[in-house]
Amino acid sequence: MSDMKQDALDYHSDPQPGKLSIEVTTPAETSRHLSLAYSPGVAEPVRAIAANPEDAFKYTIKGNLVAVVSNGSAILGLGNLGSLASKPVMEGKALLFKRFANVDAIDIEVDSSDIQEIVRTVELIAETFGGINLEDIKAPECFEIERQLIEKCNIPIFHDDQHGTAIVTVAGMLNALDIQGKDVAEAKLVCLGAGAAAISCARLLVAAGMKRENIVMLDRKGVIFNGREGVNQYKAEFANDVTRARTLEEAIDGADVFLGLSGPDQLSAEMLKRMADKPIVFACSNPDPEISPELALKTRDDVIMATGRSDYPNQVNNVLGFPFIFRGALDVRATRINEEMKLAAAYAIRDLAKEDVLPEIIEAYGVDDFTYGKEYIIPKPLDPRLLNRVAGAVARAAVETGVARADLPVIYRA
Ligand SMILES: NC(=O)C1=CN([C@@H]2O[C@H](COP(=O)(O)OP(=O)(O)OC[C@H]3O[C@@H](n4cnc5c(N)ncnc54)[C@H](OP(=O)(O)O)[C@@H]3O)[C@@H](O)[C@H]2O)C=CC1
Ligand SMILES: CC(=O)C(=O)O
Ligand SMILES: [Mg+2]
Repeated sequence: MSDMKQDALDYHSDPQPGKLSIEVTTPAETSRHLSLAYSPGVAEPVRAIAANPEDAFKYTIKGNLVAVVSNGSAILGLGNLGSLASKPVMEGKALLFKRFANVDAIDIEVDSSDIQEIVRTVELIAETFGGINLEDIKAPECFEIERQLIEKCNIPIFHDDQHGTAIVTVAGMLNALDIQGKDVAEAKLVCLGAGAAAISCARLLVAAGMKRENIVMLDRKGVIFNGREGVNQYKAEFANDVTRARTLEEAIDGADVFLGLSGPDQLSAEMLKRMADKPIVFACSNPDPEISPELALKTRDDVIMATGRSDYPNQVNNVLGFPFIFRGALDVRATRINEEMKLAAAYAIRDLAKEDVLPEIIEAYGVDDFTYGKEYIIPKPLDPRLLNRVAGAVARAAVETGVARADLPVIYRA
């Protein structure tokens, strides 16, 4: 087994199985403490919450607690491997929530592929949490699950593979276009994949200025156009009837941008050679991208190359989004995460990449420098400024759009 494979298994089994534990935050050492924490004292917050449900934010962990919910139907780019197999990823998301934004998160694996069963399960437990992060639930079911839950729940319901990915992709894409000297309104994009991540990324790119007719989207059957077999209502949103291309080989000709949200090794060197001058390749499939950075950079020296991985430059991954987005939403007790909050997050991430990088980040990555440019289009997840910038932008947008139930915390006031 390679070092990485064995190291990854060791990491998940030592010093104890998994990556999470639960800690007690109040003293529980004396009889007095126990009387307060449990019977009889616990009756007081119970009565308060029964009289005023908002008090759950004051007397319980609810306001800082997120459920990471999956059925394992689209685990990274590994496919439908079932709910139990998704647990390491969901624990990982919880780790990232805590590490980057001090959000307490717990994974919940739901062993079902039935939309109504999943909706009902989440609906019934939603009040426990301040927010629900849906994760690795495949398209098209994910769209209906999220839609119904948003309608039924009064806390943020956020499918990370859709919106977290879209927010971070827009941030990185705007910078990559800027660096390559391309206009978002003119750029021609080929998107491989037409699932949760791809459709949401395309939607937010359009909201950020890309022209819908400049997007060619493909699934396993090729280019999506009206009248083609197997085009569901979500794919139909990006049906392109202008292009005559039917395959990736044809669609990639002259494209400015390749966005991969599909599976490993789909973009060949030959295809990359046929893209426009100064192309942009976001090969975001995890863990194995649509083209390796080694091959892409060997093939073209004018390419901006990004992946979803931590071990290459330009990590376009929703880790840069969801911890901070939920932090901002929780801090104002938002009832939902709306389009304004998503774009505010994307622009905050985009803008931070243009600032000088902190010396501790340069040191943490063992490099001489990071400067806004082809190898640094987006901030590093370890950048401590992301927390205030992104959470603040989200919280302010929530207040401005009327979905906040609490005042803007002082730390986020400009
Ligand atoms: N970097 C990041 O932050 C993120 C990356 N991703 C990555 O995006 C990918 C998709 O995830 P997600 O959207 O959640 O999954 P979904 O299951 O919702 O969608 C998968 C999509 O990819 C398409 N697809 C798969 N293989 C191919 C192929 N060989 N050629 C063309 N299309 C293909 C499927 O086509 P069809 O519809 O025909 O089945 C489907 O449209 C994964 O690799 C995942 O790791 C996802 C979220 C975040
Ligand atoms: C990063 C992520 O959420 C995914 O690949 O599914
Ligand atoms: Mg995911």
